[in-house]
Amino acid sequence: MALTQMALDSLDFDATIALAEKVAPHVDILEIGTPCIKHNGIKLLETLRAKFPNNKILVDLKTMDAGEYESEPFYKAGADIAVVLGVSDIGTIKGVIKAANKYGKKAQVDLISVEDKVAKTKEVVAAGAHIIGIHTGLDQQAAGQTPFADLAAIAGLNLGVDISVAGGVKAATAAQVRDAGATIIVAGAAIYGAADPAASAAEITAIAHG
Ligand SMILES: O=C([C@H](O)CO)[C@H](O)[C@H](O)COP(=O)(O)O
Repeated sequence: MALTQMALDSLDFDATIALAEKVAPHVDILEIGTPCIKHNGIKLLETLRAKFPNNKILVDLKTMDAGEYESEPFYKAGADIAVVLGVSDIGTIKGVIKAANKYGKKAQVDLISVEDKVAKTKEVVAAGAHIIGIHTGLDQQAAGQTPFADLAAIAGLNLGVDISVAGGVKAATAAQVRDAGATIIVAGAAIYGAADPAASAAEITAIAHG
């Protein structure tokens, strides 16, 4: 059993709301992707929070510095999860964890471009990170990379922490990701690029929850 997260990666405010309206009933978590949150800002989070009280919301801030200062306003505005980069300083990561704990929310550490992902995972879990994000970014996907080997390495640590997996996951690979130990399955393009995003989201969630 894993939760599903849909990545909203459009830059357009109204198109993002319209897509969220279609998929929200069919996923557990709505993600405001990095380009989207940079383009639209906290107002988009406030709007989604008001419209979708039944979904958790993740803001993919990919914070690199000023962890507590940058993330706290988003937790305060209703984000359930904020993302900090694993390549950032441990002080930055601890700052996001501190802000999350202040609001009873969660901090996710994204391992994108981290060289030693096992060592980083142990370090940030010891620091109190709630979710480890195994993430093959869009540019890395374009170069042919996938998240599967990293998932096996991190799940094999058995640290009892949530593991989120993103990077081109689709219905055909969702069961593999779930069975390999992901507790959160992220899908962006597989849903927003589908002819029927609601049906695609429902299909992936049925597999994740299975
Ligand atoms: O986080 C993402 C990307 O790096 C842009 O910030 C995506 O939202 C994430 O990779 C999920 O999207 P897909 O890979 O298209 O499933």
